[in-house]
Amino acid sequence: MVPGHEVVGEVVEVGPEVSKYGVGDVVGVGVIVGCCRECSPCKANVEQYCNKKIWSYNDVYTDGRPTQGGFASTMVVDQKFVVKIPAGLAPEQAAPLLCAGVTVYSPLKAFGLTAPGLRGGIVGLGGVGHMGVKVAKAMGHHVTVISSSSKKRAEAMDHLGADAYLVSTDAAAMAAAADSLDYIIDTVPVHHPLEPYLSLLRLDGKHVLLGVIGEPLSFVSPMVMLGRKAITGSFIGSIDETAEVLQFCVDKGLTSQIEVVKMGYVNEALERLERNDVRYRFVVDVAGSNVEEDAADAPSN
Ligand SMILES: NC(=O)C1=CN([C@@H]2O[C@H](COP(=O)(O)OP(=O)(O)OC[C@H]3O[C@@H](n4cnc5c(N)ncnc54)[C@H](OP(=O)(O)O)[C@@H]3O)[C@@H](O)[C@H]2O)C=CC1
Ligand SMILES: O=C/C=C/c1ccc(O)c(O)c1
Repeated sequence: MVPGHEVVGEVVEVGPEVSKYGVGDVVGVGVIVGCCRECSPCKANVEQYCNKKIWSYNDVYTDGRPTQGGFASTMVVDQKFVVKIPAGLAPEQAAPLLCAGVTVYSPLKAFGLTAPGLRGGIVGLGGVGHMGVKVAKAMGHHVTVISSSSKKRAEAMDHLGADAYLVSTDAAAMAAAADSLDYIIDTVPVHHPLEPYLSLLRLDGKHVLLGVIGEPLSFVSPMVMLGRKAITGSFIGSIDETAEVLQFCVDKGLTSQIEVVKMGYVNEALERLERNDVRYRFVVDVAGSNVEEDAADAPSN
């Protein structure tokens, strides 16, 4: 298996009622492993918005057992929450698409932002943001990366294929780009002022918040009234959209930029994540790790 908290691996056993998968299939499991199946989001196949959803990590099943997350060597999961990894997609490539990939793909679809020629902004060039650039470019959009520093300019423009790059604190450059974007995908995980970004949106522009921020964000109402702009949010994507984004990436030849590590490197990987020092996702090769050996080598503090 090659998981983060998203898991990709081979089916080793199926129960008698499993119809969609067989032993040996390469499949993925994302952030959600349970939902009520009765509420309106469930009935509309957007089960990620079910109030009774069960997360694949740090959560409990309805019987109180803990969910196992992506670092387990095997997991038992309902076929509803499993997607087939299409031919042509390597397991380590598929893993980040089950979260970062679908997290950017879903709002672009849900808010009607898939037409070629649209102009989009991606705020924050991290795990989610870099997939934002790739997916939006593959849809034929003009993509501007809006970053907190100029450090990622070359990688954004030369490697990821962005069309423009703005440093959010460069007031002159931000002013020059006013009223130019149809949407902004905002992945910043900390408090930040929204108004400089709202100014970049044109009439009916949409600011989609994806970052998890535990404090209130603020803006004055004319910032959205003048231009009929919308501030909204989005949470991962449905199982159907996950299958779609996997196929989209195969069709468009998209790959995520990843660093594959073994279990013994997890603590260092977490420290590097905190330092904003990964391009752009770690994928942990659990099956290829010798967990006992790694545990014996780990510092005992
Ligand atoms: N809505 C959803 O369903 C999902 C939400 N998330 C959330 O999205 C957010 C982004 O996730 P992910 O892309 O993996 O995170 P990363 O840490 O990989 O990227 C976040 C990026 O935000 C920018 N940034 C600006 N200021 C800060 C700061 N003070 N500290 C850290 N980053 C900063 C950086 O880009 P730069 O250097 O360009 O400024 C950074 O690379 C998180 O809050 C995560 O929990 C993740 C998955 C799904
Ligand atoms: O509150 C919403 C959290 C969403 C989320 C989903 C997946 C993921 O990897 C996150 O970091 C945040």
